[in-house]
Formats: sequence, structure tokens, C-alpha cells
Amino acid sequence: MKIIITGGAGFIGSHVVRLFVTKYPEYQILNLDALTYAGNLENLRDIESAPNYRLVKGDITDQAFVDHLFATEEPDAVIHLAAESHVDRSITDPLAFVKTNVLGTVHLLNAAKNLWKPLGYEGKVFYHVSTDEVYGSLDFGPDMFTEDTPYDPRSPYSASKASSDHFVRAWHHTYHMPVKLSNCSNNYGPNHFPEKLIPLAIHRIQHGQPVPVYGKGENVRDWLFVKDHATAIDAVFHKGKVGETYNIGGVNEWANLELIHLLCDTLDEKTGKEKGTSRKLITFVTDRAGHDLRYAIDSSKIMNELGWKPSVTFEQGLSQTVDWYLENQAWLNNVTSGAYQTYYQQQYAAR
Ligand SMILES: Cc1cn([C@H]2C[C@H](O)[C@@H](COP(=O)(O)OP(=O)(O)O[C@H]3O[C@H](C)C(=O)[C@H](O)[C@H]3O)O2)c(=O)[nH]c1=O
Repeated sequence: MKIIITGGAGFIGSHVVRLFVTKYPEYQILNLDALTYAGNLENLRDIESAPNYRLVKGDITDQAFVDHLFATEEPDAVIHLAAESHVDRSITDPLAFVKTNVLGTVHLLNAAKNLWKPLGYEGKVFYHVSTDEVYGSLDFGPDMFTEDTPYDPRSPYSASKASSDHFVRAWHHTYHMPVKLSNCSNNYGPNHFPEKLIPLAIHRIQHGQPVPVYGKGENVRDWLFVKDHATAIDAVFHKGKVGETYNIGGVNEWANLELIHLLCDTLDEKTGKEKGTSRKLITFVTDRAGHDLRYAIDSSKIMNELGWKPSVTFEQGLSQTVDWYLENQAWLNNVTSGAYQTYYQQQYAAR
């Protein structure tokens, strides 16, 4: 089987590529990645010379390129992770999100349909990896997103992902494309680009810089270790039903401020600082526009039907993540130089 994994040099994508390359040596894995600011081949150094792995640098917003790639490579399956993913960036540059997340997805769907429809779609699958943000925002309380929760995206990012989910389902209903979808909660772990809360906070604590907490830090997110997301994707790809959607989460809700406290204390302990030292860096800043209050996701369908569950507790996963960042200063210094500095200074100044 030849699988195109899009966005394989990104954070979640690189963990999925590694899992598939090592666990399924009989598969050919083609990593299609545009290598934008968030794509990093360092994330894949350990498997880049595996015989069943290949990188194709290219942009899914270019339909002619995507068509040519599918016509020449004739993949059997697509696992589509390539996306603009950062909510704050979507607020300042929504069009980039429409281009990559909506147009890019439609280009892939078109190319897959053109290749597979004449073959009757036998043994083919288009798997779209999405987010729980498409369901909107919950109040504090017992409610959770299920696969039947109506879509209510509220940021340009989540609107673009909701739109791409709808296009994938439309290709299933209209053209009979065998599709699968999953919607996952916040990921954390090694190789996470430090514009997102956890790696950003780790980086800033390490450098003794203010840690920005939006609003009062009351917003709640469910956190899943990225390697557990990769095993969930493996389960959905191999065992999920065609046409179905699976929610994926960590059963692990944290208010942002509580999470930052845990992170500060973990770093203090691991770096031999007095407890409370890093908490002094916490700085409350202007809230994110349209900031969703709470995401909470019910993963019972994937757990009951596909037998998947997270393998680590949050404390274990966070400890491994902090260790990874402490041991990989070069990776962090590399990605936080250049354009990142400009972006981050602008973001921070605006608050
Ligand atoms: C960067 C930053 C964030 N925050 C807050 C904002 C959120 O309430 C929370 C997490 O923010 P982050 O930007 O890391 O992630 P989300 O906006 O929840 O979205 C993430 O999880 C979903 C599922 C995806 O699908 C997104 O692709 C992914 O980026 O911390 C702060 O308080 N300070 C900061 O400096």
C-alpha cells in the first residue's frame, strides 16, 4: 500500500509518519509537505533514510502539482494532516487558512477522485484529520462534544477546518469516495512548535521571560499526548468504518492557568529551582479575540468500537515533553530564531 501523508513534517504529522514508517515496513509512506514555518525535517531525522519513506516537497494549494503527484505516484490512501493550525494566526491572516485548509483539501479530494473513481475506489481511503474546535465552545459543566454535536465553528481557523470536514463528507456522499474523519482535542509533546501554549511556556520559562496567559487563564482545554493521537489515527485508518467520524481526546481537561502552574512546577523541579520561581513569570495579557471558553470531548466511540485509549497520564506525558525540550535546546533555538522572533514580538506587543 502506498500512502500519501500530508503535513508529515509538522508536529502531529511527524509522529504519524514515524509510527507508520516503523510499524508498517510493508507500506510506502510519501510525506507531502510544503515545509512552511511549522514544518521541520529535523522532526524526522531518525527515519528519513528508511527504505519505505520518501519526502515530496510541495504545496496542496497548487492543484496542478497535486494532480500530477497523484497521477504519477498512484497512492492507495491519503492521511491528510497538512493545515494552518494556529488560532491566533488565523485571526490576523484568515485567507491563508482558507487557502490551505479549504482549497488544499478540495485539491486533494479532486485528485484522489480522479485517480480512484475509474477504479471503483477498491481498497482506497481518504482520511481527514481534524479538530474538536469545529464543534464550537462549551460552558463550564458536564457537556461534552460527541460526534453528533452540531458544528459551530467560531474562529477563522475552526471555520476553515469545519469547511474542510464538510467537503470531505460531500465527496463521500456525492462521489462515493471512501472517507474517514477524526476530530481531536489539543495535542502536546515533542516537536511542538513554540507558538502553541505548552511549548511557548516551556521556552519562555527556560529563558526567564514572561509567560503570557490570555484573559484570566480560565479557558479549559482537553489535552492529549501527541503519540497517543498517532495511535488513534492508526486505529481509525485501519479499523474505522468508511463514512464515519471518530472523536479523539485525552479525558484530561485543564484550565489554562492550572496547566501553566503545573508546567512551572515541573520545570522548577527538573531544573533544580526553588518551587514557585517560574510561577513569578506568569503575566496576564489581553484575551484572544473570540476566545472559546471550553473544549471537552467524548471519546467513547473510538474507545468502545476501535479499542483505542491513551497510553500515558497527563503527568507522565508532560514530564516526557519537558524532558524532551530540555534535551533538545538546539531544536528549540533553531525554530525560535528568524521569522519566529518577528512574529512573536508582534503578537506579544499587540497584547
Ligand atoms: C499561545 C497562547 C495560548 N493561550 C491560551 C489560548 C487557549 O485557551 C489555550 C491553548 O492555546 P493554543 O494556541 O496552544 O491552542 P488552541 O487555540 O486551543 O488550539 C489548538 O488545539 C486545537 C484542538 C487545534 O485544532 C489547534 O490547531 C491547536 O492550535 O491557551 C494563552 O493563554 N497564552 C498563549 O500564549
